Amino acid sequence: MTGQMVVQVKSNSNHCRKAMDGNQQKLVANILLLGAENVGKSALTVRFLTRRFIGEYGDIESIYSHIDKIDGREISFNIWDSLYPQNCVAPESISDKQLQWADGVILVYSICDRSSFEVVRQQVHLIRQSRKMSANAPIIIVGNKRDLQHQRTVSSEEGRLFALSADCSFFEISAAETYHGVLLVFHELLELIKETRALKKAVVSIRGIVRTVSAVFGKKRAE
Ligand SMILES: Nc1nc2c(ncn2[C@@H]2O[C@H](COP(=O)(O)OP(=O)(O)OP(=O)(O)O)[C@@H](O)[C@H]2O)c(=O)[nH]1
Repeated sequence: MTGQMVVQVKSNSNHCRKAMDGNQQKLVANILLLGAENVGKSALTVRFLTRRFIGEYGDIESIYSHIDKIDGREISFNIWDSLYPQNCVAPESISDKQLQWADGVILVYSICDRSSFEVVRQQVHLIRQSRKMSANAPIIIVGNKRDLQHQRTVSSEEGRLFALSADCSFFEISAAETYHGVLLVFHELLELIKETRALKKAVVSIRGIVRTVSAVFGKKRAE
């Protein structure tokens, strides 16, 4: 990566700093944003954190922390806004560190840049193949810059069909035009992360039950 890496505490909603009700633990969600250069990864991140679209974002790779409260539960979002590396052999490659860190991924392309859609295709493939991230880790594919319809080179249909075939969720949005679409993307990913964790927990407890039952019956058979 060419850029500098900065860890920032960007945004904390004060009202969310209230004491938790004891029953509900704070949920931490590590979200990784990937995609080619200039597709709007930083625009999406900044929109989510500040509700604003500021136009220019610079070339800094950052991890932002943001605390929110959703349905009465405190959520700590950590958002890794990655930088698409320049002058490197395989710029679409994803580091093991990024994959190990992330609970879920948002893959962004621009609807008016076909090559950025190809990068997303490659990155989905790389993530699904990697052993650093579980096979069913949630991925959301986002077609950004929906406001630039007259420059569109990737149809909604194509984006949607690819996402479906890769078992990913799909959104088309404009970070420039609305906050709502961006919010939906992050909230959907949070829901998927929660579902994946619940599933993992269920599998672990089923394995525990199977182990206990096998131990009991194995013992009985031996007697
Ligand atoms: N029209 C339009 N422009 C957008 C939108 N989102 C981002 N942009 C613009 O696209 C350019 C790139 O946005 P960034 O958010 O910096 O893109 P990035 O993917 O983070 O780019 P890198 O830092 O190079 O990886 C900027 O000029 C933004 O203003 C959008 O929804 N619509």
